[in-house]
Parts: sequence; C-alpha cells; structure tokens
Amino acid sequence: MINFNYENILKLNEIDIKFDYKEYYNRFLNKLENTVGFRKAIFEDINKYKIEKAEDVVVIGMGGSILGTETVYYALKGYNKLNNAYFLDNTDPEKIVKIINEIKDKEPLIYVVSKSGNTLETIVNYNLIKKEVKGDYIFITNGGKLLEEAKEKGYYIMNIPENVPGRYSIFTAVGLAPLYSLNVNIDRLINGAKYMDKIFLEEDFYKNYPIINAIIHYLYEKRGVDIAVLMSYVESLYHFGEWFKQLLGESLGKEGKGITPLLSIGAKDQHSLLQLYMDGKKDKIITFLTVEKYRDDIEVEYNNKIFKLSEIIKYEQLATEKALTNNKVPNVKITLEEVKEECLGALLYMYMLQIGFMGELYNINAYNQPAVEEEKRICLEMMMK
Ligand SMILES: O=P(O)(O)OC[C@H]1O[C@](O)(CO)[C@@H](O)[C@@H]1O
Repeated sequence: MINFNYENILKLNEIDIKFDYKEYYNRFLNKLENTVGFRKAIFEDINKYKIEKAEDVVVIGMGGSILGTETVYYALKGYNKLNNAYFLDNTDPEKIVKIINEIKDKEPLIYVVSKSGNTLETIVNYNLIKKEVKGDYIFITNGGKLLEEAKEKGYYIMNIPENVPGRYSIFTAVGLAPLYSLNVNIDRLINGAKYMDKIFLEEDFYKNYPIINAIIHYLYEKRGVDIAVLMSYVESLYHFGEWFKQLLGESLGKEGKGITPLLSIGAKDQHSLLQLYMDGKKDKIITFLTVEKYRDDIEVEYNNKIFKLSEIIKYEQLATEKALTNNKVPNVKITLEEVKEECLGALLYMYMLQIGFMGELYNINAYNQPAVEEEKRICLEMMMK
C-alpha cells in the first residue's frame, strides 16, 4: 500500500540513527492515549459522518478545517466518480466571486467548517454564500459566532473532538462528512490510516515509518538541515503538499525552532529548483513522493525508442535521487501503490504521527499555534476602526 525508503540516508552515513527513542515514543503513545485525540479518532464508528450525498457540495473553511478535504478530493478527482466540490478557503475576491457565479443557480449542500467558529475568512465566506446561494447547511463547529448562528437557524451541527487540533482533524467530521457527501469511500480512507497505525506500533523503529522519518528529519535539523522539501512526482498530490505545509509549519514552528516546509513538483522543478537543491546551501532534506502505478499512461517515442510516460517520469525521479545522493543531499522516498483512498489515508496519518512525534523530540507542543493570534488581533483592529 505504501512504502518508505531511507536507504540513501544510510548510504550517506552522516547521522547516527541508533538514537534511543523509546522514552519519547512511550511519552507520545501516552499522549495519544490520554490527551491528544487524533489517533483515537481513526477507531471511531464513522457511520455517523455519512449524512447525505449531494451533486454539488460547497465547503467553507480555512487551514486544518479544509486542507485535508481538498487533499483527498483533488487527489481522486477525475479517476473516482466524485460529486462537484467548491472550496471557499480564501478571501481573494476574484476566486470567491467566480465560485458564487458558478453555484448561484444550483442548490448545493453547504458545509461550514470551523473549530473555533470565529475565523474571519470562514465567517465572511459564509455570510456571502448565505446571501447569494440557496442550499442546505451542515455546520461542523465547536463554538464562537458560527455555532451561535447554526443554533439560531436550527441547522444540523456536528462537533470536533476538543483534543483534535484542526490540522490533525481530517479523520473526524471535519474531513469525513464532506468527503462522504462528495462520494469518497471514507471507509477505505480510514482503513489506510489503520494500516499505518499498525506500522506505528512496530517496536523495531527501523520499520516504523513515521518514527524513523521523524528521527531522520530531527537529526538532520540538528546539523542545520532545516528545510524539508516535499517533492511529488504525482501532480494530483499537490494539495497534499499544501496540507503538509500547515502541519509542519504550525506544529513545530515555535519557540525559535522549526523546519521550513517547501513543496516541489517533479519532474517540473528539476528545471527550476534542482540547481538550488543540488548545489546551493546544504540546508535541505528531500522527500520524494511517488507511485508504483499511475492511473493513466501513454506510449511515446524518444530517440527511436518507445517508452511509457510513466517510465520516463520514474527515470527522472530516480536520476534526481541518485544525483542528489552523489552530492550529499539527504533524501528519502515514499511510494504509494497508487493514488487511491487507502494510500491517501495511510499517507496523511503517517505524517500526523511523524510530526506529533517530532514535537516530543523537540519537547514542544505540536498542537497549538499561539503566534498566529497577533495577526488576527491587528487585522481586526484595522477593520473595525
Ligand atoms: O477551524 P478554525 O477554528 O476556523 O481555524 C482554521 C485554521 O486557523 C488556524 O487557527 C490558524 O489561524 C489554524 O490552526 C486552523 O486550522
């Protein structure tokens, strides 16, 4: 289903991964058992999220309240029979007006997703949709102005477990309810997460993907390698990169610490960023993201030889990996069997575990984001004066 390969790290032989991680691992397990709820969420009965399917589904949210849903939807779109999604996840007027014009004459199912219920962008987009579009509403929220509004209007309300932070909430109502409406097979998505959970319980940490990847990134960061590049050779996983940026950025970027996430698309970026990765400052660790099988393929002639396009992109990925290793740029590789629900569930959950465990290694709280409040306060002051 999913494979994690770090043989190039072993070849480089620069870090000592025989790190005594047991104490951190136990502390993390204990946290997942008692205080942080994203692991327990994958063992819940998910039938409660299967409310209704709809031809047109609007999702209004920001950050962790929408990026996971977008990741799964855009990864599967075009290959699975999905319903139409409209994501309102910004205040860019051009984008929002365009969507409103597209859905004005439809009667979509509208999800309003916000854990706090007070996020500026989500509130204004809801106010716009309420005015311009007719439709049924489902609110996924725990408080604030949006909970008040939903109660007042008598809309269907679902909650998010308080101990699951937004960016770790894809396997709660936040992701699963809208994805079900969009006709994604959420059982298969959860099965993928459960498969990864078995790997996470592996006591031999060399075989425990999230743990060993966390340790590799942590030990390299200690050597000054503090930019984590996610280089996907599957364009449909672009939105996974957007989700990954928030998870890594908000979880570990605090107290003067952190690793900067960078999203790259192969083979395209071989012709833009590879020069920098190969020969620039040695501050990057690359994660290749690829698949065993592309869902489409086509034959093409090159220099009088016939190739499949999937073979060419694989040669390009492998060549990049070899060249980077030759130049002592650390790199690891995640290979999905195919872009499908199970593999996406496993991938998303692997990263939540990895980043949560890195919080233990750094001894920082990977589940809050206090620094973003300052911008919200300043913005509100400017808006209201
Ligand atoms: O779900 P909410 O409360 O609307 O928050 C949206 C996003 O905003 C943040 O709080 C950052 O401002 C993220 O952590 C969160 O995912």
